[in-house]
Amino acid sequence: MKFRKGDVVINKKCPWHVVALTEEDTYVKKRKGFPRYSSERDDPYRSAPSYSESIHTFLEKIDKSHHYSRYEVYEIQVAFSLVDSGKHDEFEARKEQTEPHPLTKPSWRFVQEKIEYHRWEAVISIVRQRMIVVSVDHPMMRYATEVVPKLKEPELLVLTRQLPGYKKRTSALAVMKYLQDHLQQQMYAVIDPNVCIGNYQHSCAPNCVFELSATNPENTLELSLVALYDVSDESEITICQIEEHDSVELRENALQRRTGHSCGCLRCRYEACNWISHPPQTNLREAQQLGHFYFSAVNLELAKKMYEMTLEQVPNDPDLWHALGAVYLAERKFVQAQRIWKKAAENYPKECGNHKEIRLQLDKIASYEYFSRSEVPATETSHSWHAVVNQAFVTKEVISRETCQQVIRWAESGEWTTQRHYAVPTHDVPVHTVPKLLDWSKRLFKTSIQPILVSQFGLSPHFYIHDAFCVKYEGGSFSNHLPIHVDESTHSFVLALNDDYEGGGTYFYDEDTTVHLKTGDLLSFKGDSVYHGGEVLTQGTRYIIAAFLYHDDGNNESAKSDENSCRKRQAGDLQSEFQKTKEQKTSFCFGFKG
Ligand SMILES: O=C(O)CCC(=O)C(=O)O
Ligand SMILES: [Fe+2]
Repeated sequence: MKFRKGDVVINKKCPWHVVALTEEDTYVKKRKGFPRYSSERDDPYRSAPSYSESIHTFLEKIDKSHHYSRYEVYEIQVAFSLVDSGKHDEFEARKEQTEPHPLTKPSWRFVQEKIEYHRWEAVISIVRQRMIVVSVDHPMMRYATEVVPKLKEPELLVLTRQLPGYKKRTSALAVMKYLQDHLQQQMYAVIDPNVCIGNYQHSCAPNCVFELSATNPENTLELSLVALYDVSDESEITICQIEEHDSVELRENALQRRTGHSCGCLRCRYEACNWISHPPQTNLREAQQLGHFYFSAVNLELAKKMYEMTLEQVPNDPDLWHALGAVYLAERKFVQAQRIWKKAAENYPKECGNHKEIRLQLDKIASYEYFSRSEVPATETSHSWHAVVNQAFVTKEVISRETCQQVIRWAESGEWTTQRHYAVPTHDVPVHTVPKLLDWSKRLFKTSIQPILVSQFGLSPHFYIHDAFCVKYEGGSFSNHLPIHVDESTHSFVLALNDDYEGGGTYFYDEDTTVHLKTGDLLSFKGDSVYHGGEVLTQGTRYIIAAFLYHDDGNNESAKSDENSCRKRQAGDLQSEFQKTKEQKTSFCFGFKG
């Protein structure tokens, strides 16, 4: 294997100072399909005129224009020629001497602005072809017009300035927020990595991606090439040189303009005619990768198609079986996902039965006794509950204080792990690994929690526990909070096992509200459509049971009603879980694991 998923293939430090990007931001942008430019007009890869062409056109334009007086045109031309021939002193002197003409009254300020604006346009068009640009409105134009023409071998340029009120958050998100708040202007970032790092083959479903960061002590820009998937010895490194979210036609045009060539990648071939014959053996990896690409772009139908097609050729590939099940789970088809994993293990016990992720799913199925239970689920509850925020409910005193104490003791006897989240190592014990905890949880779920959920969400009693943990937050330690995220579940619950601590609670992002539970209280909410997090614990220890459920009665009613909001979030929301970064890189895991 040439590279493993998540490996940094190349890392390059660029000498340019000041960057308004953090690793998290760029990662989020990449994952969430952040539009790096908003329209064709801003397309960095359109063919831009050369600098002198732009200036020439501009001068011609103003010459013919009725918007400028002769005097202004003359001054602009002089100013350009002085600046262009490097006669900055003369330019400055002329600026000082020139008085507004008594008839036309143009001021130098006006002329200067015109020059800067149009120079900027010209400059940016070159820069766009060669560099990264983060532009923040007018103040940067001056900087760019001064700096860019002096660059001998421009590699990379990032422009920004300290934003008032955002001093502590000089991140791309902060810049964008600033622009939204104050300037109502779109920020764009343009990257031409080929110029920066070398030439890589293009693919519209690439196996590597560029990431930007400026988190080193010097605050200089770092550009890394990161493997999105395992790259085998025979495979080429590929990157996407155009906007990968565009349609096949737009991508083709963009690539033609950029390189003069057509794209022959499997994705383009597939999307051009909506069909490819079964991939020959040599293309299997490409097809598999295309499946992963569609999956991460939340195009679940195409992901499924690609995996199924590839499985016909290599029916014993455990990663493919696991991925196929994961697509069903992403569609909230819990039962079908489990069926896929079970079938894989039954048909290919040697390959799939021992696959780590499939094994884990099978262990949970066995522990929670799914698909073998015949009893009729309870639907009536005597508990009363109230809504705390949109789609979240609190039910008081679902279990007694004594039971909570017992549950903590059982959990403490289990094996605590920090594996659940990669970037934020919470401390937790998987419920299904501690027999007494499991038995108690199953009973409580069947008799109390399921009926509560049925009445709160107005759904049939087909809830399945996908994952459940006893979680321990400790004040002052690394595991004192959980950043904002959505869960891998349709519904989640938090059961409070104690309340003798300070801080803590479940934070709901949309309402900016923290819900504090008393010992034995239950909080339930829509897991994958409500942004939430664990508030920072300032003192003591907080124990909860956190469980991640799927509602699946075969009709996928809950899935249908929420599908759009859920997908939209997955595809385009910038505020999403930044801690996913490492998780996504290191395992084949498609959601925030609870
Ligand atoms: O700490 C909390 O209340 C929230 C826990 C949570 O969201 C999770 O474990 O996924
Ligand atoms: Fe959560």
